[in-house]
Amino acid sequence: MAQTTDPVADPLSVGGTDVPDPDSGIDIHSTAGKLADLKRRVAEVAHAGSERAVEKQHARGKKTARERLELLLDEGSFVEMDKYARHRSTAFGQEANRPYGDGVVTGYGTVDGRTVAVFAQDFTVFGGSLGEVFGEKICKVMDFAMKVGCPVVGLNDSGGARIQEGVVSLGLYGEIFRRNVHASGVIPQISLIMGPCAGGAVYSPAVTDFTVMVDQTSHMFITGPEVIKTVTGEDVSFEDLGGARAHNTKSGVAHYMGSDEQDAIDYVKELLSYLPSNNLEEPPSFADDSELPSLEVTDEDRELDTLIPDSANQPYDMKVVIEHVVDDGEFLEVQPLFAPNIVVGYGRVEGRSVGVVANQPMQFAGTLDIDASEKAARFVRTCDAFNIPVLTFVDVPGFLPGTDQEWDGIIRRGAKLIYAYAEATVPLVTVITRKAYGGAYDVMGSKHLGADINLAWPTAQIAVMGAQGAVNILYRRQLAAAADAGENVDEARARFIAEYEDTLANPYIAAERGYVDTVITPSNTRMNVTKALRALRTKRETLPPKKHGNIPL
Ligand SMILES: CC(=O)SCCNC(=O)CCNC(=O)[C@H](O)C(C)(C)COP(=O)(O)OP(=O)(O)OC[C@H]1O[C@@H](n2cnc3c(N)ncnc32)[C@H](O)[C@@H]1OP(=O)(O)O
Repeated sequence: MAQTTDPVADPLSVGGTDVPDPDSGIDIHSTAGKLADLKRRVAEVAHAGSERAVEKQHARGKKTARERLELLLDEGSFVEMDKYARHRSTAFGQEANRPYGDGVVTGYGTVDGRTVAVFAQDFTVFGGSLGEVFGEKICKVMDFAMKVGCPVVGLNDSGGARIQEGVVSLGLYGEIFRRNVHASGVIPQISLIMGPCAGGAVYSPAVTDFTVMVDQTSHMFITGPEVIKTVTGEDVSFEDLGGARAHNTKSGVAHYMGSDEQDAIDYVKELLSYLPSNNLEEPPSFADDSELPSLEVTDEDRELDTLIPDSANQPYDMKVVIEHVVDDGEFLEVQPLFAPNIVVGYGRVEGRSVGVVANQPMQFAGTLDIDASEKAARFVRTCDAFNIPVLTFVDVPGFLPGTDQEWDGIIRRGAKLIYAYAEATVPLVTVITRKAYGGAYDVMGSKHLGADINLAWPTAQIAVMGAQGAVNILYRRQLAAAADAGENVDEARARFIAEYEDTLANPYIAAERGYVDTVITPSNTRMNVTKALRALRTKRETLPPKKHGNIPL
């Protein structure tokens, strides 16, 4: 029988050799030899990156592509595709270095038993740079995911377009972008950024549904610090420019900042648990009929009855409301660090996924600005694409005033949220807890935009504006006259405010017209939301046929 040697013994032996070393004792003309040769190649695949590159990767607190896939996928579930693929480039002496896999590990496996397609860029091979074969492998696994209808998770860690392969690399990026766009709304696409992701490479993650970055070790930018320094004179570090914190707090490009790679991967796994495998499926249901949530009002529910402060200007934490409604108070927030004046994320009601959108009175009094509108609009559209009902909690005093907002386009960018709600055909349930003023009332999942069940708490104030502003406009002349007559203006204003609040700042005028279906005590919220979502499970609604809408961008 032919003897085998350890092909991995030499750490510098990268390059996917075609024939076994004559000293290996492998005779490929025999069956045993062919099997041994395969084993040799398998080992070469697993160690495509040099030991030095792997050490460098670890020294930076980064894992290798394969180590990351081990963390992501169920144990033993990974099936690799194209592990023997190698580049065909001969430029710059590349023919001498043709490692198996070409710097990206692709295939499929399972997460919590459900199929997921994956690609993991391997920084230890050509700096994870994308050449022709590398790109072809990603395209192939994306096509596979589209055929079987499973999510794609891309682990990005790359020096970008492989410089030696020139325009061919750029062509492959384009092929990936096109697939990202075609897959959008069909299968969930999630990007993990676990190293550099620069230049055109950023646009694949940008099109995907969720981008998760790792604190300190991941970077995204179109042009790097050096180019910026040359062109604009600005001095900025990699981290400040395109680190996880920058994209989670400032740009809104990222949806979560993992404290480390494990945390980032755990977030992605949790995210997947709320999403269906594709747009023709329902999200996984964890409904356990023996343990359906109690529809009796509990002591915990009753805590909501004292949540709203007497003063309309005093904030409270809307997350408390969310946690009182979703199963076990479990809420997976999306983009928690960006535009915190609106809260979005996933929870479950009776074991079934629900997307939550909620104004947050603790931040900018819960006003809607450009960032909040776009954050919520994208989230609502993601839910709608993937058959996830949207549960909206409203406490919004209006849009944020300011020249910045106006000139940055709050008109067209705020309109996205209207668009998202109005085109959504998934079940829409809205609860107004306090303020629902002006245009923002319409925007936040109102009946008029197509919400199915609209509930209001008795503390709701559904009106064109708050009492203070309204009185200043409506009673301007009376207040001026009172001042001229030397009367106490504050007293007069207080009287007018009380009158306005008693007449208009309540939920009953809206309820009279059916704009809200009913007014409930806060402690009944979980029960009412649960019943609404039960009834809406069979909701059927279609929009007029069209090529596609023209959402303001
Ligand atoms: C469409 C687009 O993607 S445009 C963007 C094109 N890409 C770029 O401009 C980035 C070029 N690369 C870089 O600037 C750096 O490699 C960084 C910042 C990404 C990483 O830097 P470091 O962590 O110091 O890694 P380092 O530069 O040593 O790269 C590791 C290896 O990958 C190689 N590599 C990195 N990027 C590329 C690339 N784009 N093409 C080919 N090889 C690359 C390096 O030559 C190096 O090879 P070696 O180990 O044989 O010396």
